[in-house]
Amino acid sequence: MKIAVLGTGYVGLSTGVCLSEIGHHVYCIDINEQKINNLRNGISPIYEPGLESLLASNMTAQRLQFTTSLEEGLNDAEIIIIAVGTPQGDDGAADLSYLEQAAKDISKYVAASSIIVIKSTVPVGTNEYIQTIIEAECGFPVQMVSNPEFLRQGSAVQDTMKPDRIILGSNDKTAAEKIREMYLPLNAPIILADIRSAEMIKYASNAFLATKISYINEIANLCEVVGANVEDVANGVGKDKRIGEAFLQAGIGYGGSCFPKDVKALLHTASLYQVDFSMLKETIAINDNQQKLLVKKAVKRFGDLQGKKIAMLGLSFKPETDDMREAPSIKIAHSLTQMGAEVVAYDPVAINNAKQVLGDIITYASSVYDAISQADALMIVTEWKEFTQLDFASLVKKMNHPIIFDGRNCLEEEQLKACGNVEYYSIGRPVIII
Ligand SMILES: NC(=O)c1ccc[n+]([C@@H]2O[C@H](COP(=O)([O-])OP(=O)(O)OC[C@H]3O[C@@H](n4cnc5c(N)ncnc54)[C@H](O)[C@@H]3O)[C@@H](O)[C@H]2O)c1
Ligand SMILES: O=c1ccn([C@@H]2O[C@H](COP(=O)(O)OP(=O)(O)O[C@H]3O[C@H](CO)[C@@H](O)[C@H](O)[C@H]3O)[C@@H](O)[C@H]2O)c(=O)[nH]1
Repeated sequence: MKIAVLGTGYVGLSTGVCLSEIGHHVYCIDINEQKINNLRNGISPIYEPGLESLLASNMTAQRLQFTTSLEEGLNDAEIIIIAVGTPQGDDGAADLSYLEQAAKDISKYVAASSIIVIKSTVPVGTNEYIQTIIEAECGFPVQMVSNPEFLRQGSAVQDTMKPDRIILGSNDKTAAEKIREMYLPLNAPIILADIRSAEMIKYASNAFLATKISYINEIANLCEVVGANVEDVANGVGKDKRIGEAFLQAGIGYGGSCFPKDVKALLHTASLYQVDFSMLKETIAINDNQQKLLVKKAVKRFGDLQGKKIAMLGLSFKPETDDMREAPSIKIAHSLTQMGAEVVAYDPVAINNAKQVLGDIITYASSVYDAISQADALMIVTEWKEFTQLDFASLVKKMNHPIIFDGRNCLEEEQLKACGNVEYYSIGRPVIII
């Protein structure tokens, strides 16, 4: 099939590349010329494992092309997938301005036979609203399918190639059937729904997962005061198949481009309809509190952070991504520096993006060893695998004080015992002082 994808961000690019991998002819379109120029040279604008090699092989096979021209990209397109950003607006609602612009842009080139798919995360009613914009501009009826995306950053290719489910929402059976055909090579479960239910499935999923994280984090805080260990608790709780083991990792809270904004957008939708979804307010409040925990623990330990050198390991909101959107590291870095601490941070891939957000309020190290040298404390903010595999016994010897604050509970007792002399504070687990 001939497919056009609007937006070459985390979702649009992963979608475009994977659809070409399963044999479709894909044109990826973006308004950002630099991104498109890089992509034409086989350079991915984002760090996403496995993406660049699929990009290269599908470009070579001439199934994947990039352009900034809608005329070129939409020419003959049977399916137009919109994957532009829907960031958080000032009032918590999803900002639909990119989507509205994209709708107006494509109206000039859309054919009566093409199917328009909204993959961006959008509040209930948005597909119908966008349809009215397009139809008003192009002057004929168009077919819409809501197809929310569930990929996770850091495993976008794997999640796109092997999704748990594909949701297709449409009031037009023929259009939904065509999109089902597009996805058939993935051999994934496909759920057909009406267009509003499909939109709601996305928010209900993200809000549930965010709430599961806040729930285990609140349990972790209780574990700390009653002397239990949240890792053992989560393990025991998660073995119940009705609950499940995933998303019970306690820590310094959720970040990223999705959970924070999507929980707020769902809350905003509820308030528009006078529904008091108070549980989501707690999900947010617990998460805000969780992001402050490492700094609170450091203040409790040191009393005063003025002049303390803190080595920060990890800047991105989660491992295997360079994305800094709503990363807990941002609030932590601001709090520490406002209290007079010197922060030296290391991240395997997110330093360039972090510089755009944090500027020179912190220093960026080129290795873990540079960051940790002469540090008064170490804070683990993102659980990159390479951090968990470090030789902590020799690392702590380079520090002024062998004190570790682990915001992701990623170190094991055995690793700490090997250090000989260490103080270890984590989330919802007993303090270890050796
Ligand atoms: N990031 C994720 O993991 C993820 C997962 C599932 C769903 N989503 C949702 O998917 C959507 C996209 O998210 P993202 O993280 O990929 O965004 P992003 O910010 O990484 O990328 C958006 C891209 O759209 C481009 N764009 C903006 N207006 C355009 C236009 N008129 N025409 C063509 N291109 C245009 C931008 O230049 C940018 O490259 C959002 O609604 C998001 O909530 C994101
Ligand atoms: O047990 C857990 C799991 C995750 N997190 C944190 O939660 C955030 C989000 O993690 P994750 O869900 O793995 O990454 P995202 O790429 O943000 O993916 C989420 O958001 C996407 C955008 O909507 C959805 O498509 C995905 O299904 C959904 O998992 C990160 O800060 C994680 O550190 C925890 O604290 N504990």
